[in-house]
Amino acid sequence: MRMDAPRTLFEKIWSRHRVLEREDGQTLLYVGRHLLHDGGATAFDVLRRRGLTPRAPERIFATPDHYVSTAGRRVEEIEDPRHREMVEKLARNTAEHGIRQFGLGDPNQGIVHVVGPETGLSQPGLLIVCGDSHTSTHGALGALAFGIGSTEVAHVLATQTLWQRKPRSMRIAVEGRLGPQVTGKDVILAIIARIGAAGATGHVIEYAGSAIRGLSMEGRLTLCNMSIEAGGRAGMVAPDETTYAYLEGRPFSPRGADWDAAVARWRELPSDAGAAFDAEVTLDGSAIEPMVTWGNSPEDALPIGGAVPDPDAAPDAERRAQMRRMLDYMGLAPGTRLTDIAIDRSFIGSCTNARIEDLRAAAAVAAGRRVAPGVTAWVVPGSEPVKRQAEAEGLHEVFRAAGFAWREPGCSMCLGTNGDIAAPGERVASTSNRNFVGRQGPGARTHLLSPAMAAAAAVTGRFTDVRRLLEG
Ligand SMILES: CC(C)[C@H](C(=O)O)[C@@H](O)C(=O)O
Ligand code: SF4
Repeated sequence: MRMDAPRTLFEKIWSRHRVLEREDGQTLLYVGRHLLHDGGATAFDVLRRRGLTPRAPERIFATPDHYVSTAGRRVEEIEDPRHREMVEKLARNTAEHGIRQFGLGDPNQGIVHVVGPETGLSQPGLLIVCGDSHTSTHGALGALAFGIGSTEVAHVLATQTLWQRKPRSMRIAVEGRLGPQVTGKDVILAIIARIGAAGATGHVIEYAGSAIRGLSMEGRLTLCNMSIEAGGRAGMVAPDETTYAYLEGRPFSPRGADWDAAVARWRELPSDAGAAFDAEVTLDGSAIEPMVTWGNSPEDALPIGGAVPDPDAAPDAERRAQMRRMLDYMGLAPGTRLTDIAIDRSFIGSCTNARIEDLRAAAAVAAGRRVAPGVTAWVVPGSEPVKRQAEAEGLHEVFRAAGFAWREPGCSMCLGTNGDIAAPGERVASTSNRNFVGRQGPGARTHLLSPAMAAAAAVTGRFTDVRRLLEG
């Protein structure tokens, strides 16, 4: 008797949500959860113009994050009227259509990719979309989650479905034990440095291997968050005991008998033994070190012991020219050791690294130390629950005593759409996910790294190996 062909986690979720296929190869998918933020509220105007209303408001959840002030919680505290309008527009449209919004001041407000997992809205086996590239984050819970464009947001609002071409699959295995102070952030930077910023283009990545299974849920969320920075359509980790322990008891998690039934279903999701992937990559986890980026793409990452590379040593003329442009923008000379580069600002925040474990790691470094003279250091919790938890543990006092500013939840300096930006030429040690030209303000120079490394940079005034700092 023929057994069913082994299937990947991705294929199982994809086929469960498939409604029909078109002759050109596109598939219509049913969307389980649609998340909205304040950057995407214009999609409601499209519906209104066409006389449509949201098809399944109970499957849509919203929170303002990109345009909120991190100085206060009242909408009046948003100084720029254009920013305020974005936040108010999301509130108006969600209220009008009966969509649940975790608005400003709501105990669950925060960055959409922090809110989904921590409220239990993001669950294994779901198809989750949001008009935001970092929707890949939610795949850490064993969901298929990806970003969609603004036209697609309107389509999903109106129909709760989405046309998609089926992506290819890629398995990235990280085996072995991670060293001390090596986090999910270092793992994903090492992966992107290895495969390149376009290395996973057209693929859904499944992260696997013993180092990944050993990561906490926070670490997995960081990892999946940056899948898009490797070109991936989505990133996922198979659900396991870590996933169930994280989800149990969260506000939107199933309860009682429903919980048991859900876990039983979720246990069927992991890729079957022998399931085939279109591409496979393996990394040695024990060789990964704390990483820092030096250029304008997340692939330009090196272990903290490294030095700024020399464009002359690059393999081709195009890369040489690109590296020269990046070093010019970043104000760096080839051969400079990363630990000799001084910083102006440290930003601990964003949907990549502003969860409770991230803040604990940064606070452990900040404790009993002082932010270096001339450095401005910020901690921006990813959500209201993260902020409450951190305050209950006294982390805000640790940060404040060390000279860090303790701000209100939002995207903040990750992208600066709310006005939180660095000045031209300022060098920022940032726990966010993109180091593009102008990302944190015109002329601002972004270096990506983990929360512990960002705190180490803040207190020493330069990039520092956090392992040495904590030993010394
Ligand atoms: C504003 C939004 C659409 C954008 C994204 O898609 O990711 C932003 O969140 C970002 O991180 O650049
Ligand atoms: S924190 Fe940054 S990456 Fe995440 S959604 Fe906001 S702007 Fe995008």
